[in-house]
Amino acid sequence: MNNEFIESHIHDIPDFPKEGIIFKDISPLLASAKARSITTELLVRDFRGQTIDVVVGIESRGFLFGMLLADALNAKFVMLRKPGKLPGAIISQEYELEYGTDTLELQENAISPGDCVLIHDDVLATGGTAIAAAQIIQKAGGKVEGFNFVIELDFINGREKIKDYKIASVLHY
Ligand SMILES: O=P(O)(O)OC[C@H]1O[C@H](OP(=O)(O)OP(=O)(O)O)[C@H](O)[C@@H]1O
Ligand SMILES: Nc1ncnc2[nH]cnc12
Repeated sequence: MNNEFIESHIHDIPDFPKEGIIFKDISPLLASAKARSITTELLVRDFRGQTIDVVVGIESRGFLFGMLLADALNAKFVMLRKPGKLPGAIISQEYELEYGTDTLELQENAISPGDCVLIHDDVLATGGTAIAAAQIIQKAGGKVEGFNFVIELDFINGREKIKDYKIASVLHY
């Protein structure tokens, strides 16, 4: 019931940003207060009761529910950003995307050694972004407690890359 409601707020956009990619557009989900609130509750559900010191959100769509999750779990929120956006000393990690390559960066002092970290993003596709995120958090001394996603593209099997971690996705395609 809830899943159908959320699903109706995600639109398929064919051939974006490249031919052959069916882009899952979460804009309608963001626009609806009710859909945001249900989605946040479903994301929180699997990690409630676990120690989560920090929610890490991946630029840019991982920031959106990432902040709501951090609020709901009473945790710190930290950004993983694309290159050149964060000031000061940074740690970086290159990765491959479903449609290209990119780099993630983290501020050196953003994670304290031993912090229990939940990594959040809107979509799990190839898993390249997710595994890079885990690597960068570990470089900083954080303990990755798991991942959650609004959408998991099962047919790409990105979860294989992060199979050693707890993974919770609201919707599967
Ligand atoms: O599992 P993967 O194959 O690595 O793909 C998933 C990533 O791709 C998208 O980000 P994108 O780089 O398009 O950035 P955006 O959030 O700024 O649109 C999505 O938001 C995830 O971060
Ligand atoms: N098909 C897709 N839709 C939305 N975001 C994505 N990120 C990677 N693949 C994606």
